[in-house]
Amino acid sequence: MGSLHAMRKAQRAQGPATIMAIGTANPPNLFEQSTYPDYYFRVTNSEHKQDLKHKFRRICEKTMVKRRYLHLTEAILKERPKLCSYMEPSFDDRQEIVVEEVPKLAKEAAAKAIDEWGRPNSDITHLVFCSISGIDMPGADYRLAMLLGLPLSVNRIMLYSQACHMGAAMLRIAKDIAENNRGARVLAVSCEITVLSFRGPDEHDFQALAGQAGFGDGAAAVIVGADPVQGVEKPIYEIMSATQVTVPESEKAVGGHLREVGLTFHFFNQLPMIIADNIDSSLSEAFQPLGITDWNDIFWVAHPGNWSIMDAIEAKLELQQEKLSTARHVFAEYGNMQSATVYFVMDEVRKRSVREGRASTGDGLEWGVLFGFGPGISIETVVLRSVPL
Ligand SMILES: CC(C)(COP(=O)(O)OP(=O)(O)OC[C@H]1O[C@@H](n2cnc3c(N)ncnc32)[C@H](O)[C@@H]1OP(=O)(O)O)[C@@H](O)C(=O)NCCC(=O)NCCSC(=O)/C=C/c1ccc(O)cc1
Repeated sequence: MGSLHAMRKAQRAQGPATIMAIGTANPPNLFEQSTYPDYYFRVTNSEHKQDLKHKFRRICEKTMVKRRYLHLTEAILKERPKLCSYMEPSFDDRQEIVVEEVPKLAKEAAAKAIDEWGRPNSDITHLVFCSISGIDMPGADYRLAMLLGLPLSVNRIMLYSQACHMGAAMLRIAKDIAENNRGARVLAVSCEITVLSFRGPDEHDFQALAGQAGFGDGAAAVIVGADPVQGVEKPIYEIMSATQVTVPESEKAVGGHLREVGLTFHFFNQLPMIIADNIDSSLSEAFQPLGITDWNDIFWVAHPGNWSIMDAIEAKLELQQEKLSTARHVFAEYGNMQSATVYFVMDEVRKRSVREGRASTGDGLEWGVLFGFGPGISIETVVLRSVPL
C-alpha cells in the first residue's frame, strides 16, 4: 500500500496550476459599429426594410460596441448568398467555412501563447479546445494539433457547441489536468467565429437582430501548468479554485439551436438581473476560505456578455467603476467573442497592470475573480492569485 500511495503522490503536481502565457488573435476584417447597419442591410439585400434598419442602428448603438472583427466579408457572402437570408437552409455552406477556418484562427492565438511561454511545442502534453462551431471528425482539435505540429502523444479533448462560459470552464478543466498530472502543460484554446449565426434581418425576430449587433470573432489561448520551471516559465496568475454552478430554472434565459438554417440565438431581456442576482453566492463561496467579503478588494476578469449585464453586476455588488472597466473596454473594442472574450480581458488586465506600474498582475491586488456565464445559465467562478510585477 505504501508504494501505491507514493506512486499516486508522484503522479501529482506539488503546487497550484498557473497560467503561464496568453495569446489572442482576430480575423483581419475590422467593422466599425457606426457603419455596420449600412453594410449589414446592403449585403443582406434588405435595403427596402428602412424602418428595421433604423431600429438595428439603435440596437447597435445600445450595445456600446465600437468595432468588431468578423471573418465573413462581402466577397465571401457574395459567393454564399444563402447566409444572407433570414432562415434559408444553409448549414452546408456555413459548415464548409467553419471546419476550415476555426482551427486556422485558433492556431494564430495558440502560436502567440506558445511563443510567450518560451518552451517548444513538443512540451505541450494536453490540448483542450472549445468552439461553438466546426463539428467534424476528426475534430478541430486534431486539425489544430496538426497545424501547430504538436506531438502525436498530446492528449486532446474537443468541446463543441458550448458558449460564453467556456473560457472560464476550460481553466477549470486545465487546472484539474495540470494538478493531477505532474509535468503536464495544457494548451487551452478557444476560437469563435460567427459564421453559423450570421443571417439577414427579420421584423419579428429581435433576438436574432440583437445577436447580429453584438457578437464578434476572436480566438485566444492560454498555457496552464503547475510547478513552473525556474528561469524558463513565468506564471501570470495562479488558479486557486474553479467551480461551476447552474442557476435553477434558467434554461431558457439564453441559448441557441443548431438547425439547417445555422445557429439560432435567443435570450431573455431579464438576463442581466438573473445573472446579477446569482453571482453573489458564487463569490461568497469561492472567497470564504480567504476571508474576503468585499468584492472591491479583488481584481475582476469578467466575461462581458452585454453592457446591461455589466451595469447590473456593478449595481448589485456595489462595485467601483474601475472593476469592470477592462471588461467594458474589451467588449467595446471587439464585441462579444463568446468563450474567447474572457481571455482577452485577462490579457488586458495583466497588460494594464504593467502599463500603470501596479505592484501585481492583478491591478496591484493579490486575489481576483475570473467570471464566466453562458447557456444553462452556467456560472463559472475562478479564483486567481496575481504575481508580483
Ligand atoms: C443591446 C441590446 C440588444 C438591447 O439593449 P437594451 O438595454 O435591452 O435596449 P432597449 O431596451 O433600449 O432596446 C433597444 C431596442 O430594442 C427593442 N427591444 C428590446 N427588447 C425587445 C424585445 N424583447 N422584442 C422586440 N424588441 C425589443 C426596444 O424596443 C428598442 O427598440 P426601439 O424602441 O425601436 O429603439 C441588448 O439586449 C443585447 O445586447 N442583447 C443581446 C446579447 C445578450 O443578451 N447576450 C447575452 C450573453 S451572451 C451568451 O451567453 C451567448 C450565448 C449564445 C447562445 C447561442 C448562440 O448561438 C450564441 C451565443
